[in-house]
Amino acid sequence: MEQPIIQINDLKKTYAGALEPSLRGISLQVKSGEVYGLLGPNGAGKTTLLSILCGVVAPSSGTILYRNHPISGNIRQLKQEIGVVPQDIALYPTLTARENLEFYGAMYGIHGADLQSKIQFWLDQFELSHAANRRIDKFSGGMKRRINLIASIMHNPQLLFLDEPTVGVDVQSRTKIMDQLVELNKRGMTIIYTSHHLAEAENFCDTIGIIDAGTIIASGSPNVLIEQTPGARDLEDVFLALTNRKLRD
Ligand SMILES: Nc1ncnc2c1ncn2[C@@H]1O[C@H](COP(=O)(O)OP(=O)(O)OP(=O)(O)O)[C@@H](O)[C@H]1O
Repeated sequence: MEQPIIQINDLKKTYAGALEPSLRGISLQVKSGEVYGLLGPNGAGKTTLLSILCGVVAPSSGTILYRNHPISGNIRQLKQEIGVVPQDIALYPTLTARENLEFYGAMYGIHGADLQSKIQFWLDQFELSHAANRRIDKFSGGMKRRINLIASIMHNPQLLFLDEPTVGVDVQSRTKIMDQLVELNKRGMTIIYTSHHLAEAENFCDTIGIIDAGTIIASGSPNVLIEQTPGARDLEDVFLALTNRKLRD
């Protein structure tokens, strides 16, 4: 791990018409090659922060540096260098898996034989080749999540944003997704991800940022966070100690 790939300073966001800010001054940095996990209760601001970082939502104030440069100048190049796996499945239900992947590949400028070989490679990796020509609306939740992920990595991004990539999937699909993400990270892809699955995050992440009510309240490696929290045996204990047990609805 080396230079920061992304640095955020005092990022604030209040949505139009909202009474309360969703982000209240977030500062953090993610190093190149790292897996950074953003954890927090419902409504903490995780999706808002990811959406700002990948250019979908504008911040109210604050700065974001991508490889030490402001992101505003080179949005087109940045879009080629990042991949985004949204929380909601972003696939065309009436198209087949292959047609969806052809669409996303073309969006990233991949065409022809190169595109077909990439699609085949990733379908094999995610054990979905048998379903390539089936419509997405006939897929299980776990299959949809795997295709959703492939759609975002075919262009080999350097930085991958994942918003709850394993929500609602069975253990088999979860394991396949996490194994592939570990492989991608080993090959150099930086990953920023959110999850409510704390055991998964504890295993997967180099660094964790715990966010609550729009503020980062703790950050560090899972082991350091556990050691620093009196009585904590795992990340879930840390999380509950820091964010308390009050329901957020
Ligand atoms: N488009 C929007 N307009 C107004 N308020 C919003 C919008 N999106 C999110 N919010 C509010 O911003 C706050 C943070 O929401 P956000 O979705 O970022 O949280 P989260 O940590 O991702 O939650 P979850 O774990 O439930 O996905 C919440 O109070 C939410 O209601």
